[in-house]
Amino acid sequence: MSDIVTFGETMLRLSPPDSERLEDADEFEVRAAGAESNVAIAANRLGADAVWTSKVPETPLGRRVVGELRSHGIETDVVWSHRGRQGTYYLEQGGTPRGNNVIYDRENTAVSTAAAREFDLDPIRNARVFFTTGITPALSSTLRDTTANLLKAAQQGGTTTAFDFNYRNKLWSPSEAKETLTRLFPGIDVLVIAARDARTVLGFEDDPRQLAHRLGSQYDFTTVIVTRGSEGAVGWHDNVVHDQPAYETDTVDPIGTGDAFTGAFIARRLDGDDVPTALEYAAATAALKRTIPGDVALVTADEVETVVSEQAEDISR
Ligand SMILES: O=C(O)C(=O)C[C@H](O)[C@H](O)COP(=O)(O)O
Repeated sequence: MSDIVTFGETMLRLSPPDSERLEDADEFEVRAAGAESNVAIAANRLGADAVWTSKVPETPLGRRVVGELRSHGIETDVVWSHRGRQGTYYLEQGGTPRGNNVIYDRENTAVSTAAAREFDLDPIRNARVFFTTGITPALSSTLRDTTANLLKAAQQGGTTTAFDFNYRNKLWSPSEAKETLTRLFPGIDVLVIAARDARTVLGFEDDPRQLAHRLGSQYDFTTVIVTRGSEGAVGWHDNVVHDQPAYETDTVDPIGTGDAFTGAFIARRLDGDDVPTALEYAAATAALKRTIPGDVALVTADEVETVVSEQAEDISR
């Protein structure tokens, strides 16, 4: 039995070094990147046994993704496919005021055809937590059904279900997302949602504390985490709202911050932390992630501990 099983698409992320422009770069860094594998890796770094599940093309690019994820210490449980493409995304990191631009190339991918019947559902039924995100059902109508069916299988097995709302406006409209994702809500125990997404997609204008409380009581979640970027997060659990500020960080690469936060939060809850303590470790892991290039939070539990206990110094010797 694993601590956490995640399901979703992992892409190859292609980004020019430094802040070069995509239209001009003659080199790209290549890294495996996807919300659900990012969460699995962050959780694993904090001590959880993590498995990433997906459908992957039986091609050099598909093998590259799986090999890279395994090299980070998580287990992969994939259906290999002879049809469909490996998704990619291009990332130009421009800084202020240019911003970070993501261009997806994820049409006709192998994962977009993944049906629940292709997977052995026992690992999900037997896991302690099953995790996926709002990106997965945005990818195809098949994946809309699959997401619902996997959440149902988890629930039937008594597995806690955790879900990051993760609205991506380059994949679907707010109204499509609202219709699909709110229909999944009854199958979710722990919801993570950015305050920005709650506003854009659900139309909730409440302040984050009220928002967490309203979502928690309206939809019957056990835990709701509302993330607020540089302003930290709030967590609602047992009818109490907890505030968690963000830790100071020098940002080298912001992509994957939310996933680092969520993976760490889940791992610490599995380890027995109460919600405020798990939020502290989540915020510390998110801060560390921002100092690391790539999507993945290659942190150690000791580093996270040091940030939480505010002993981090510029040079460790
Ligand atoms: O956009 C997608 O479809 C992806 O999966 C790519 C990204 O790797 C994660 O979404 C990062 O998400 P944050 O942790 O919120 O920065």
